[in-house]
Amino acid sequence: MAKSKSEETPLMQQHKAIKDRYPDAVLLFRVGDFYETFNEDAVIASKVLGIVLTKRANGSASYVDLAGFPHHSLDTYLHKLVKAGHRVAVCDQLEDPKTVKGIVKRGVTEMVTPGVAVNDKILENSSNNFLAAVHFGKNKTGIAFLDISTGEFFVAEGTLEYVDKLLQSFKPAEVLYARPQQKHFKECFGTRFYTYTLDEWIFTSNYAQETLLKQFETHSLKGFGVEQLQDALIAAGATLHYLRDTEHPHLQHITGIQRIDEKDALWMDRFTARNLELVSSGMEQGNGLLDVLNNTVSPMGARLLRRWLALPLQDIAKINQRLDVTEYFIKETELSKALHHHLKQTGDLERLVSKIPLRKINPREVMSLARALQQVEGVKELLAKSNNSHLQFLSQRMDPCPDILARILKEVVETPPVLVSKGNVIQEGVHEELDNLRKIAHSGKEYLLRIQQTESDATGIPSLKVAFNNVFGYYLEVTNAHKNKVPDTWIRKQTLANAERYITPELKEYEEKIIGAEEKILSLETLIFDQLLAALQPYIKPIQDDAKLLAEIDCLLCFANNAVQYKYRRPNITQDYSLEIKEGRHPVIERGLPPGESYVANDILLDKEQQQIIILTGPNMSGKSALLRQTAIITLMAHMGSFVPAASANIGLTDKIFTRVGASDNLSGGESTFMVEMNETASIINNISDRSLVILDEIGRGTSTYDGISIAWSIVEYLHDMTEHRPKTLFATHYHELNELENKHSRIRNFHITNKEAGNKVIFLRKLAPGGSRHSFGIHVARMAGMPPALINRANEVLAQLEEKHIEAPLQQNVKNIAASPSKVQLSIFDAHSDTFKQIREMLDTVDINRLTPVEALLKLNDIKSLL
Ligand SMILES: Nc1ncnc2c1ncn2[C@@H]1O[C@H](COP(=O)(O)OP(=O)(O)OP(=O)(O)O)[C@@H](O)[C@H]1O
Repeated sequence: MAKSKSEETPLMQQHKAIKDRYPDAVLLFRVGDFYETFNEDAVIASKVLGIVLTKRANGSASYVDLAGFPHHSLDTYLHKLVKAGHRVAVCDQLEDPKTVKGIVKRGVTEMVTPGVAVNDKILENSSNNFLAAVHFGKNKTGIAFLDISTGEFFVAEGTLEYVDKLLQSFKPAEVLYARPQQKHFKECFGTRFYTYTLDEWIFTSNYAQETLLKQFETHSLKGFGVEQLQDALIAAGATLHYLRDTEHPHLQHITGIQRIDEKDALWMDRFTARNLELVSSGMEQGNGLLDVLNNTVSPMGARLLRRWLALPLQDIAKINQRLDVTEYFIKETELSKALHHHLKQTGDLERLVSKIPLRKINPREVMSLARALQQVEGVKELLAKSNNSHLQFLSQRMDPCPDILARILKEVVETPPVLVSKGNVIQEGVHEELDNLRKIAHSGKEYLLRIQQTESDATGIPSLKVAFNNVFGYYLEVTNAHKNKVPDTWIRKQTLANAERYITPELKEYEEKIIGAEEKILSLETLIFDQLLAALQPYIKPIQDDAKLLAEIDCLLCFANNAVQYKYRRPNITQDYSLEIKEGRHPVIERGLPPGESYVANDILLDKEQQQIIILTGPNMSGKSALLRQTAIITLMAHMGSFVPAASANIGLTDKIFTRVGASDNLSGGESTFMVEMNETASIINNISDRSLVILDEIGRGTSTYDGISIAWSIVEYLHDMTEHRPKTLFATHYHELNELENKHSRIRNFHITNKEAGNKVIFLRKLAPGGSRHSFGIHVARMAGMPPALINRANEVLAQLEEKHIEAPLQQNVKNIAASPSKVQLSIFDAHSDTFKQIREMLDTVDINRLTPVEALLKLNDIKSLL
């Protein structure tokens, strides 16, 4: 039966009123020193956090479920709830319970959701934690990405496909959209993201404009170059609205908004990013291209590198600028070492600075910020002395903010505690009153020791001790052996088993002075620290800019180090349409090879005139996919401005890389794998240009052989015969029939990957050579995988027959023949269809075990053995 409100305790009534405002969040309700959860929240909390679920009386008639944890464990438990996909509302006591009669006022001070997190335990150093919003406009779709922990804010708009690709690249932790679009959103982007819906009115142009202008304190958005992006701005407005809605009013670190332009970046759709394994995920942690390339030393650098990988450049000048700096760093080893040394000590400057307006920065972090600014100073000086124009330009833009740096170093002690409330944060000589109070507190303590000594001398109690407790403050403790020596003027406060505790008027007088001084010291330290934080506010933007510049230098140093360590070479990006790689390697496979094994490098040439399409055949496991992928990866790395794993590379500017892998592991959406494969391939055909690189790996294998060959055949012909464009294409296949295409089309060339047969074995040579290959050696791979010998032998038999008759009869006829001709292979008795098995079974069926004597059983066993 529902309980009437009046029957509930006042505390539970207050809880209910607040919970009603945050129905979809787990409410952490501060009660004294604990955060409590009630009812369904308690069930969730106990399950996710592994804390005990109990019951608590609620008024006269009933009980509520309850689970709680000490308030100082908030950080630990909060991030577990959020990581488990819950939204969490933190409800605090807004008044000091000591000063209030009755129930204390409470309110939600912060909502933490997967996309709105500033807690270091929730965030990952090397990746952003983006909140995204999507707005479906009339002609375009707008998208915004905002990371509250770094202050970065990006917007873009375009086709659904483009937005989908951006979602894949930025991997937001949470995506917002308008409530009525629920079905549409799922149709477009599936169920891959943690989503939250907002009211439709929030996604309107006027509201967005107003919200953004208020945030940036400007009259227009022209300065950011985004004013034309109507749909994107609506999405941006929604993200800011959401931050305010989740109790994040202090957003001074969100100082600007940046546009992502489709034509500025080399386009890779989400299938390509996945097929090339750019970023590892789930089970394959550590195996992505990013893992191999990422040798940055600062978290900002790691995050920027991730973005460089997701959005490679399209501007040759900008690419060359990165390559020039990398080359310069390789040459100037001393400079690189010195820069590295500074960068390692910067910590996460970008995230530290974002904590200033959010008021989450603690004294120790302020000190880290100062140390980072000292590094900025060092880096700026080093770069100024370099003779690389871009580095000098970066140096000019760096601002070590000397004034605020000096102030921090002057005011904050060298190793402050994490909490201001612990005291000893502010240095001596900063505030006169603070210094005086400290003297009183200090001398007071000395005075207490002196009291201890004089009273001990006066009374002759050698073991006399001055101590403190929270109940009656400072006291003198006398062991029972000496209690008869206690003077009458002392007031007894407590009797213990073997001692007694007393206070004296003199002790109390000093106690008041000391405690008064300590309280004042704490409030003064807090005040001075708050003033310091306020003084830091105007430096948010310059420090953010410093962090960005450090990130860029970190990435370029990382490129230089990779180049030296892994023997990468500078690519030459040209305006041509050709792609010529000499001795290319796959950077990820290469690094994973066991010691002593080396990667077999290969040359690749693709161009518009002679060799537009390569049909690549070769045995299973020979390295076709590796060659395809390394070609795409080298092209991509070159467009990031990185050196590449090759002896040399001339790379024509590439606008899009498409990779499709036949019958790849199934994706969401309920489509058959073949349907997915065809959809993916169709999107390539419709988006291609002369500058595109197309990688097709066993397209067509997801259906019957004939269908597969026909589709693969027609795709290749189509790519060859397109009148407007000639995309560079690599097509790996097991359909040797496709080798025929070379004879019919002028720009198609057959290549194969070589191997050597030695007796029963196949040795992979992994070298690319002209011409097609006839065998796939799939059966050899099956043997390597541990298939039973009987199965392998039968497969060899079938293959031999098929190959023998392949030319004269159609495949279907051949298969019929095979079915008709009995296998010569000896089948195992455990094969349920074998004759031996049947015979043994019949024998056993007639046996009645209950009547069988041991000797008869042995004879039967002998019969069975003789059958084998
Ligand atoms: N050039 C190379 N040098 C050294 N090892 C290589 C090379 N190429 C490929 N490999 C190794 O061989 C394995 C198989 O390569 P890959 O998957 O590219 O073969 P494949 O020909 O595409 O096979 P399948 O046809 O069965 O898909 C790789 O995982 C890698 O470990």
